Amino acid sequence: MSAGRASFGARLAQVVAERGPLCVGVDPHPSLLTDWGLPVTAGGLERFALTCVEALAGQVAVLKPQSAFFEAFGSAGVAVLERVLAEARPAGALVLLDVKRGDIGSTMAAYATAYLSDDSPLAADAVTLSPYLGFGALEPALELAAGTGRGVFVLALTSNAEGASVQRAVAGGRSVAQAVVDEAAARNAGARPLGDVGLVVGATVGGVPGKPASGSVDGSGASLEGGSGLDLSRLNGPILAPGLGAQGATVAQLRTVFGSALVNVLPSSSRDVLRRGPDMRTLRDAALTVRDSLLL
Ligand SMILES: O=c1ccn([C@@H]2O[C@H](COP(=O)(O)O)[C@@H](O)[C@H]2O)c(=O)[nH]1
Repeated sequence: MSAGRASFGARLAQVVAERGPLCVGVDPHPSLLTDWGLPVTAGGLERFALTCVEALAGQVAVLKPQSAFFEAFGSAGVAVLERVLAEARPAGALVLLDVKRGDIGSTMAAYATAYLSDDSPLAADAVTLSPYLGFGALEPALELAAGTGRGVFVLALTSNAEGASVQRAVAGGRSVAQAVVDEAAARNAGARPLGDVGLVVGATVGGVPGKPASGSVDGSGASLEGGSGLDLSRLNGPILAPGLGAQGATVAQLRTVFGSALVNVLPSSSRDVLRRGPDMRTLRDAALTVRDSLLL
């Protein structure tokens, strides 16, 4: 463990107890920059992202910058991402960098250094990882995260309908997604109050794979009926649940999808909150309204 930093599971449990479980995504879509009256340039990106940090990082439990929208501006965009990471930290939100990395172990070690080591300018409190080169290939990241009080969120059952053809495929009597759940659960066994190995399970994943979601505004086609079909009872770790709002999932559906695992779920929304900017108070109020609806 890094000097003075508690485990990610402990830090997350504390901030969720103080602020509720909402995660807000910082996804600077070019169309949102335009809607906010900003140029689609690195300067516009910076104004957008730092407004989000100022409005939200003192309020919500987790901020989730989506790396792709920063990378799209090249090195200038990555520099903005570094500022987001640095400026969100003192405001109290944990920062989950949505970057979905996964590679052979030797390369994974370099990704781990980039996002999970104390000295890196891109270090976040947690990152999203893809297990599709094998869960074991993620070992360097799992090890460094545990050693520095950071966390990971491994893709299990993603919010998009296309994910089901791979993730719900059955091998050895269980789905691929369930195998990811079981690997994460094994890593978290015995951790208190919560393990550091989280999962990504879309808020949209209930019911029959591929059935279109009636409320989806972006055509993601995710299905919203029924439970996730996963046994999450032994996970002992956090679950990031993207898909709230723009992808059609509602707060009411979270209980159906996650059942008793809901207690460890971080519902996540990006566009549905961000479209309320650029006014900082309106943006903050939008996030707080969603946050409060989760606590009812
Ligand atoms: O299964 C997944 C994993 C990640 N995401 C990411 O979350 C946000 C969702 O944005 P909205 O605007 O709320 O739809 C985005 O960054 C995705 O890349 C996901 O949607 N589903």
